[in-house]
Amino acid sequence: MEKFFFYKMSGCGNDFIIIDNRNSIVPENNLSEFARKLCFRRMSVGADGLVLIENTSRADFKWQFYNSDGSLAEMCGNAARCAARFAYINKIADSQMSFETQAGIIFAQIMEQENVKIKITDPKDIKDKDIIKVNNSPVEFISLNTGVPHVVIETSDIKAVDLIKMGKDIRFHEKFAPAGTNVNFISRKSDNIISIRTYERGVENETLACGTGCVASALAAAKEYNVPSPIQCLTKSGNYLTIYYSKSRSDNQDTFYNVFLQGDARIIYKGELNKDAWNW
Ligand SMILES: N[C@@H](CCC[C@H](N)C(=O)O)C(=O)O
Repeated sequence: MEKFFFYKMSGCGNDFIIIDNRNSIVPENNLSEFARKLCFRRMSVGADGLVLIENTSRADFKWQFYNSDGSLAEMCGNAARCAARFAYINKIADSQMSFETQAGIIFAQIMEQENVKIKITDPKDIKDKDIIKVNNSPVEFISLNTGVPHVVIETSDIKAVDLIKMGKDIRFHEKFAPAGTNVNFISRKSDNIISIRTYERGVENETLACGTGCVASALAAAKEYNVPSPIQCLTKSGNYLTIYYSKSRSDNQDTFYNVFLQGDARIIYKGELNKDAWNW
């Protein structure tokens, strides 16, 4: 099959190509290279990631999520909302659905207009504040996994951060090898609003939003300052994501559960892919 349809979607400015591959219409075996070529801006469609929808007996559908560098990632919060809306519009699932990711089963609910609310897998590897040396300066951070690994660093002036340099230095820091990590800088704007900027693993750049990064940052604020649920994250795109959570504490350990991420899942366009889009 030389031509097939795809959707270009955006979750809070994090943009994705979504293909219904349940009938294996993608005519390539090297899906990592296929993803990298399709996501390459100006040479092809261009996106932060590619979602391939597949069949499974464990949920309404399964997905493979590829970052724009072609790496597979266990989860992607913004793409998860987009995949849920794609599945609903294309009658792959009802307005309440579940789908299988490498991080586990995600539950999703289509809300009013283009809003989608997802229940993410329980956060794990939640560590207390730690310090690493970056360019001989101490950087204090909290690390946790919200489907993919994240570090959260608080700063007084988020606009002043050299995000690409600091992001790269921390993303590849030996402390987080070999998987690496996503890097989030946050500033508290009010009691329950945080501003966030993210250097994203696998995009290897700052993105306009990172859903799992907003969840990680909100839970870090909840852990450090007891910020009550729900927490609003103001992303680089200027749009907000809302995080809902429940928290319990035992043996000096915080446990988060019933963690939800809500935000937009916009359809930019439905397109038809020619082989030139990836065969270059
Ligand atoms: N932007 C995503 C995160 C996607 C995965 C990340 N790039 C990684 O490889 O860890 C989100 O919205 O969560």
